[in-house]
Amino acid sequence: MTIYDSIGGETAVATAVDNFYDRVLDDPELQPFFDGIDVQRLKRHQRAFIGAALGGPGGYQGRGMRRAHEGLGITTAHFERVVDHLTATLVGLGVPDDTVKTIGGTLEPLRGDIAQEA
Ligand code: HEM
Repeated sequence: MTIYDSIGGETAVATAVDNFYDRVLDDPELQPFFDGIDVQRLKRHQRAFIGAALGGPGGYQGRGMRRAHEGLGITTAHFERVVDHLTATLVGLGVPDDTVKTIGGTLEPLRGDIAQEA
């Protein structure tokens, strides 16, 4: 069984992405990055990306992580905050700790593509 199936498939991923953006947009350190961004569109991409990363069907057709984030001025501290919000979201939804750790491990290698060192 994939992680995607074990956490509850499409419905669980959609709920997680909604909760995750609520947290990110409530965080004063992160909110400015999303000024003027179409959050509905971003959620759609994020559902596809997270779904594919967890072994779900469909695949992700968006830009690569480096292309999508370059020039935004994201530091490793911002990256950590975003991953922390995602972790808190998954824990809050009752995803088991070892699964949360596995998901965190899947995202960690993206750090170098998403964050630019200050
Ligand atoms: C695990 C970390 C992250 C993942 C998996 C992720 C994933 C994504 C995805 C899939 C997109 C859509 C790409 C597209 O439209 O083709 C996106 C866009 C975006 N992300 Fe991230 N992201 C992460 C971290 C961050 C961080 C740390 C920030 C800022 C603090 C951020 C800010 C943004 C913004 C502003 C966009 C929209 C860019 C635009 O439409 O021009 N992301 N991200």
